[in-house]
Amino acid sequence: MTAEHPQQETRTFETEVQQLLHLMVHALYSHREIFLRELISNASDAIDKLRFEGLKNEELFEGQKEGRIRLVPDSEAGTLTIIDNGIGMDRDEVVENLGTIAHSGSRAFVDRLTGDEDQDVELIGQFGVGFYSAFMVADRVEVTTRRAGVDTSLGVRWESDGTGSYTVETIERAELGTAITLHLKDDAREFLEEAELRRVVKTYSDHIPYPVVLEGGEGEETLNEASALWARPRNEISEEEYRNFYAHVAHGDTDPLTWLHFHAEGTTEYTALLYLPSQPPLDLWQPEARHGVRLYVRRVFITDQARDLLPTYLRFLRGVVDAPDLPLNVSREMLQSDQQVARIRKGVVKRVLKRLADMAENEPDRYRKFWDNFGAVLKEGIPEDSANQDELAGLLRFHTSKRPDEWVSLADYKAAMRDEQKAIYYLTGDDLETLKNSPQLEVFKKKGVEVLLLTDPVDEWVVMHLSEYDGTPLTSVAHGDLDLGELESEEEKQVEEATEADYGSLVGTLKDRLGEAVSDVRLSHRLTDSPSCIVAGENALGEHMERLLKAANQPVPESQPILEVNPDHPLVQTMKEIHGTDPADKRLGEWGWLLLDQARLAQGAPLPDPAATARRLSEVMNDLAGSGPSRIIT
Ligand SMILES: Nc1ncnc2c1ncn2[C@@H]1O[C@H](COP(=O)(O)OP(=O)(O)OP(=O)(O)O)[C@@H](O)[C@H]1O
Repeated sequence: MTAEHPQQETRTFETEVQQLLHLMVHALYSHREIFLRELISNASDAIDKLRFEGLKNEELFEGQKEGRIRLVPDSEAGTLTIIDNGIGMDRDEVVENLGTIAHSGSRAFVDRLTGDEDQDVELIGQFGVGFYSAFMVADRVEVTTRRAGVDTSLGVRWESDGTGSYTVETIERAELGTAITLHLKDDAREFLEEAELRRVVKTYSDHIPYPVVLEGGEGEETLNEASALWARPRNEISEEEYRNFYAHVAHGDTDPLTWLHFHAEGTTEYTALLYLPSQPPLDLWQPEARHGVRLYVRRVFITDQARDLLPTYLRFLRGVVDAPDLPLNVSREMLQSDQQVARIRKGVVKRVLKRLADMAENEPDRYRKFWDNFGAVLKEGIPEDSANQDELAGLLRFHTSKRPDEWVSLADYKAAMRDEQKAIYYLTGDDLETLKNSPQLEVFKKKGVEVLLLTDPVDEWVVMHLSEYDGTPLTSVAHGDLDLGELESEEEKQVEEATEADYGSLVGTLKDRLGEAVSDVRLSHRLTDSPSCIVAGENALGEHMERLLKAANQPVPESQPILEVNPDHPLVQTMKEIHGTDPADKRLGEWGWLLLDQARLAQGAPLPDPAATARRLSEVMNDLAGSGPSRIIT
């Protein structure tokens, strides 16, 4: 006992834990039994950790090498105790783990809470929130624990009724590991019954690699299969067993979308059981997201932080890789540079991509579900993993101008291309609605050419790295001088040249008036209905990409857009007439600015000087109202 750690102290739960506990107490009856899955899962993880630490320091086992989880119901006391001989916790760990929400996953869970009890309770069922689920069935929970290897005088006792606070004290404890005693609520006494415990363990924890032993009236009984599921032959594993194992590795109740279970031999031997989730994990977009694939060496858990085992664009996978050839004492740091890990990664990536390709071809509905949830993550593979670019490109799906509600593959796009079309056209932006109505699409609509509409931020990086697909270049419709090649007839080209000459001096004047705000002004070949649009230079990043970089606090090179004006639009034609009469007419400059600003607005870009735009607009309206010098626009 130290001054820092008084013998017994009462502490309050972190606010988020209180929210969570409140929900637990009100959780739906049908979900309650998952508390046992969660506590057994924690016990199993604790034994995994001790086995790993014990590899380097045998003494930690304190003579009990076999992992074991015991269930002790006591009908008289109305308690159920779950006991493990795992790593245990010291006092600081107890406070950290059982008083706060330490994990990004659980924190993201709390962030998702809506305040609507029914919906929130659904979330618990889907995601599982660990230790605190004990309060679904217990009105008081006691934890006694001792970290393996520390003195028996440094055991810890924690207790709470799950309302606002808990007590923690240092105690003498002979056994290592953790015992969790649940004082069951009156309406949860079925969890004292052996038959019920047998059923729940069989349903949810059969695959746990350590025996779950019931200590009941008739002595001891092992309730589960207690073998590592992934190490068994595929044809001996039932679908239900696969699904239940998923609940263990993914900490949740939902079914997986599908799974792959395979054994690889050759230079590197390994077994992998990998699941594709049917729902995105809550922390999918958090940089510190928990890694979902656990690495084992000959069934000994090594780490769930082997970030080099899988590329980040497959971070949604859940499951296990068991690599018997890795040294058992491999340190987590060593994994980074290990050649075998690199080979396993390569093999796993190939298999997963192949599986996705098969799914896309043979089970399009399932693939669509996958893409809805994880497409934006998988796309990160294009910039990240050039070695697998072709396979990844085949898996991409996009909305398009002709099929905005569908997911279209690049192969489908190519199959629907017009004969004269020599490029895959795309447009990037913030959202589908803005893109669908973008002026840049006008000429493509007129000519019946489909354009990919890219709305995920990562798409900018995808098109930067994917310059072609199956021999056809990808071309932005908002960059450079649009060359429609054979999509344009000779006649159209001649008309364009004539117009070019006709409008040359107006364009020159506009360029002059807009000065530094634009890098160029030119006549547009992409517009049919709108008077103007902005485009980026051939090699410039583009307005959307610049905005994304700025939002991410990245340095952005200075670049000005090119303003394109539509010679077929009455407004531009009127401007040419005014210019013919008096090239110094003030209105030309003012309207030039408005053409530029409305082009920005049409693509969802911010206005650099909104007050100036507003002033120009009122002037134009004022003119229209008849109080000004002219009423040219009618
Ligand atoms: N039986 C146990 N032995 C040792 N440590 C435990 C035990 N049970 C829980 N813990 C510790 O408490 C932490 C919090 O447990 P909790 O079940 O709330 O979350 P988790 O298991 O880490 O995450 P999740 O349940 O979301 O997967 C665990 O990470 C672990 O460090």
